[in-house]
Amino acid sequence: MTKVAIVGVGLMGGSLALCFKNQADISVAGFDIHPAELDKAIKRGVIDAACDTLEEAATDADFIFLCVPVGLLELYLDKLLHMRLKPGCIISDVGSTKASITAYAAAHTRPDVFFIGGHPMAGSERSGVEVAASHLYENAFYVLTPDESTPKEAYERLAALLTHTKAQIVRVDARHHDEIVGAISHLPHVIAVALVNQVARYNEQDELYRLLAAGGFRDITRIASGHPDMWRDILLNNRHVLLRLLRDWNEGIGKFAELLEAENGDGIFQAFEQAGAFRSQLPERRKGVITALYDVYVDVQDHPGIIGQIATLLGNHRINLSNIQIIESRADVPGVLRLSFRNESDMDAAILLLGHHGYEVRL
Ligand SMILES: NC(=O)C1=CN([C@@H]2O[C@H](COP(=O)(O)OP(=O)(O)OC[C@H]3O[C@@H](n4cnc5c(N)ncnc54)[C@H](O)[C@@H]3O)[C@@H](O)[C@H]2O)C=CC1
Ligand SMILES: O=C(O)C(=O)Cc1ccc(O)cc1
Repeated sequence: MTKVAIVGVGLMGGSLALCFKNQADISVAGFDIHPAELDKAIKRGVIDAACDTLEEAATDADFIFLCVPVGLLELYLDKLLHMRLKPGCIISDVGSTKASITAYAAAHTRPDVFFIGGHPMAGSERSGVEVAASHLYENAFYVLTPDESTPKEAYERLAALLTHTKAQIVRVDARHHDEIVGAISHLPHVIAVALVNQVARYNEQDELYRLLAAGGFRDITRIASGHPDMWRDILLNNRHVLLRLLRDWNEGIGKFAELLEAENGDGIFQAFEQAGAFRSQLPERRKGVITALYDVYVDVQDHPGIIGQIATLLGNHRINLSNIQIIESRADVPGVLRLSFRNESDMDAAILLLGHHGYEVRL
């Protein structure tokens, strides 16, 4: 029996646990500072055993996953390295930054235990074990950051266990990871927060800002709703990379202001053309570090009860809806419903089902 310990049974830890728990030869023990989270995890069948102490979860584990906020990773790694652990035990983590924890582990080695950093590049702005899902990592990239001292055997053992997540394992140098993820995840979160707060300031004088910011503005700023504790830790941890990225950002925005001041239409045109060309080369796979929205639009005549009908139809076919919203509904305009799903397979199943029932569904 392979024993897995999950430290921090929230969204990420709970989702990992769900990937392992249904395997007959794996048992999953959880430890969390909040007993209520462990209770929920047991009730939802996310873990096999809830442990009162870190020792109880970790001592006989073959694999230990640290799934706590980034600011606590070193503390927990340190505790583990001073504990009796099973010889050959592999410790990994799911933190969003990799350079500091990997360097810390390299400086505090122990011959019988191996640390290999990890970052499953999939998630959500939501947190907690109640939103954990076994499919969270499916088709996502899962970065591992071994270094030259990591035995090949240990890396392969961890990669083999992680096949249960159905993610695509990618090996990346830890510092290189932080540079890239800084640009494609951390910087966008900072920009989204700054943008929302800017609009919120205007809205203090004029409520129309909030009203008209429905739809697309809401979508492109979804990530501004990330958990403040988690993001404080990530941004502080990767601050050197982010400060450099923000200097580049300021330069780029400054150039845009210059184009506007000079009424340089060609320059603005070129900026859009350049961005469009690069964007069209981005991979179309839907699971990247920022979760894609799986939204479809359904044209409906404006009549009461339509939301209930569609929700019931999907529910009866066990298709999970994450949100349903009327976008436009007036006597003279046909209604448009936006249906949001948490994954591609639910979205595809809904398109088929609704099409079959005569609804016009658009992506
Ligand atoms: N949320 C996301 O989309 C992603 C998060 N990550 C990383 O995963 C880690 C966990 O994030 P989530 O699962 O989203 O957060 P979460 O808030 O859902 O889960 C964190 C869990 O850690 C527990 N915890 C907090 N302090 C603790 C302590 N002192 N000792 C033991 N347990 C403690 C909490 O009770 C909670 O159950 C973070 O390091 C984050 O950077 C990585 C990829 C995606
Ligand atoms: O909500 C989203 O789309 C995210 O960006 C979630 C997320 C948060 C942290 C990560 O390290 C990876 C993914």
